[in-house]
Amino acid sequence: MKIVRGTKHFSGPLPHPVVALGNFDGVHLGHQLIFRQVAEIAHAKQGTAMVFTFEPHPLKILAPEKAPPLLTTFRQKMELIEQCGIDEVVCADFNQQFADQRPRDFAKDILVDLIGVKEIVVGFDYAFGRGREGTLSYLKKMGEEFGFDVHVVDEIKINGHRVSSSYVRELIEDGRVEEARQFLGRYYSIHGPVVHGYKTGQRIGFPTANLDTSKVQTPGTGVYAVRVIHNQKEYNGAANIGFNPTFHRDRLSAEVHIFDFHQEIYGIDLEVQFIARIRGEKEFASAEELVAQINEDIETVKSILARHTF
Ligand SMILES: Cc1cc2nc3c(=O)[nH]c(=O)nc-3n(C[C@H](O)[C@H](O)[C@H](O)COP(=O)(O)O)c2cc1C
Ligand SMILES: Nc1ncnc2c1ncn2[C@@H]1O[C@H](COP(=O)(O)OP(=O)(O)O)[C@@H](O)[C@H]1O
Repeated sequence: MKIVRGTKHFSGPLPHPVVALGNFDGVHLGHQLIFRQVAEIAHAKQGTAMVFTFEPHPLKILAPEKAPPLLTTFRQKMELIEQCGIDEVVCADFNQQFADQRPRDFAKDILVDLIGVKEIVVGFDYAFGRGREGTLSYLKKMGEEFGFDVHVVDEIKINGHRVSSSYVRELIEDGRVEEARQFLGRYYSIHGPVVHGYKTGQRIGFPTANLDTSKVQTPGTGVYAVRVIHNQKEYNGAANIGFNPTFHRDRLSAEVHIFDFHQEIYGIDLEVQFIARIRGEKEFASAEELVAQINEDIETVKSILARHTF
């Protein structure tokens, strides 16, 4: 899949461009449905399956205090989009000027003149441009004017809930990772390089690889059964998300003790997939009591993962 960052680097014309529009944080089942539809329509016509997206998340620019922690890093988003059969992603720089564009100018300048779009696929609640003025009916009207078709993908519901990035975010914040998996069509995971912690792990007999939590949505505090992917190999592990109250720390950490693993991996990328939450984080009266609990957690995690089919 080709990734073009910045509209000025786009080079066309491409055969029969079919384009999905949106931010697509989390690449949940609703997004996946849109991408699969784009690929199906485009490839039936020897066209190009495309996604037009932007970075950073619009709220980072428009209302930074309201910007949510993201469910996917840019790289992860690109990998997930590629898995749905998309050929090319154009990622615009989202800045104030981009946000101020009138919907008509965006459609004419970027979609029509630059990309030469022939068909657009959007979710049922899509709106774009300044103040979300670019509603679906407006997009369809422009389609008639500029000669492109608009396809609308219906909302999908799981367990009575609309599939949306914000609902998945809520589930993750609550630690409901098994439900989140149903909405994502995959395990929720966080990625990042292993950073230094307080070095207590080795001392108490359970070294834990700490991940940087500043850029991602971490699951709610607690202890989790996880799968860890390191260097294309998969391991089981027990993760703790929290503030380590036993040691009176005030910084959120996401850390994982990887089973049957004995390597120094500072600075190296890990993916941690959350399979199930087993308990909340607690304050223990001593390190010995915490160690006894961690031993129990590891047994619990092992029995959960042994029964789990991956
Ligand atoms: C499976 C597991 C469960 C944990 N549960 C708790 C807990 O309930 N309360 C707590 O204060 N710390 C808990 N911890 C975190 C330890 O306090 C932490 O691993 C230790 O402080 C090492 O931190 P460091 O990597 O910064 O050295 C847990 C760690 C693991 C691996
Ligand atoms: N089984 C393991 N699980 C996690 N990390 C391990 C393991 N074995 C060795 N390590 C290494 O030990 C480091 C964690 O040790 P720890 O004392 O908890 O230090 P820190 O406080 O820096 O996280 C990890 O970052 C990794 O490099």
